[in-house]
Amino acid sequence: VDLSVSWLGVNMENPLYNASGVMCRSREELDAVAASAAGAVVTKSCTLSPREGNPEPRYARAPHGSINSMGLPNAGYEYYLDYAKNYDHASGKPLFVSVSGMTLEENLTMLKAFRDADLPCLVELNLSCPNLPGKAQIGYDFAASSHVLSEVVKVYDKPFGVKLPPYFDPVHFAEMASVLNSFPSLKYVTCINSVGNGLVIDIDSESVVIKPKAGLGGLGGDYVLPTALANVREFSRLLDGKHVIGCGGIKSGREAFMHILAGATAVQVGTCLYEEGAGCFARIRDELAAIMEEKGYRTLADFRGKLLTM
Ligand SMILES: C=Cc1c(C(=O)O)[nH]c(=O)[nH]c1=O
Repeated sequence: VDLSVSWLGVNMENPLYNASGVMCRSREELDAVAASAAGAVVTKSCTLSPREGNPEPRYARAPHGSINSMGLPNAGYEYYLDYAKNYDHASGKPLFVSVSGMTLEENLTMLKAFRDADLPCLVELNLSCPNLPGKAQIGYDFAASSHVLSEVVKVYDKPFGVKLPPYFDPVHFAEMASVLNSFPSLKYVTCINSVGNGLVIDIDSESVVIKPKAGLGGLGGDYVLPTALANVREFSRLLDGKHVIGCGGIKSGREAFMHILAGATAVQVGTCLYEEGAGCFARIRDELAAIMEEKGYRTLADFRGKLLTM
């Protein structure tokens, strides 16, 4: 079977890579993902200046996944720009850079810097960080999203993508798709970011499990798989000429298969990568290949987007 995928000028030997935020804050972590069986690498969302992030504990395993309120800890955009400048782009593993400025101005400054560096990496503009106290997720404000994207495309003339929060209402899918469809250079969306502001409770300690925001944090893992699949399928259906990258609940070849069946061009692994380590990529890759073998599919295109309805 052939697990390769070519899109937006990048060629991936398999459709798996890390979700932004997991194993991608330092160059050592990024190098570990690049050295693994992952087909690509994406950096931790960056801000103009380095950030410590929220007080710990700010990540916790939960019975069916994870909860996090990291608070956007990162080394600052120049660190990731430097990593991108020194990255071995000939390695065949594309590098994506996630950008998540605290303000629109910050985003524009960072995007101009990445534009001017003229690197082969692709930008994933994060419109969905749920863990900055007091800041709403841009992706839940359609007018704000449209304004941000209008300003972004004025300065960033290369193809780029956005990381979206999960939506839970067909009207919202349609509204956001309408906004996104008005930007031709916006070539892909990554669905989904964590399901924001969940609350995990430990009944033994009768306590929350993370410190920030009185225990509220973004959910990942099994909890979010059906929501992630719905967002992948709806945006695959509603967006014109754009790719959808699936993220949310992938821990084996089965969920990777589901995401691609729902329309995903490639898929990102978050919670499972955090818990298992970079060995998960080879495992999930082999499991996906076995499923394809069993079903008689030779390439991802043989089943991508072909989810049956009743
Ligand atoms: C960029 C901040 C994010 C964070 C974070 O740094 O708290 N966690 C998420 O689950 N998604 C994000 O987008």
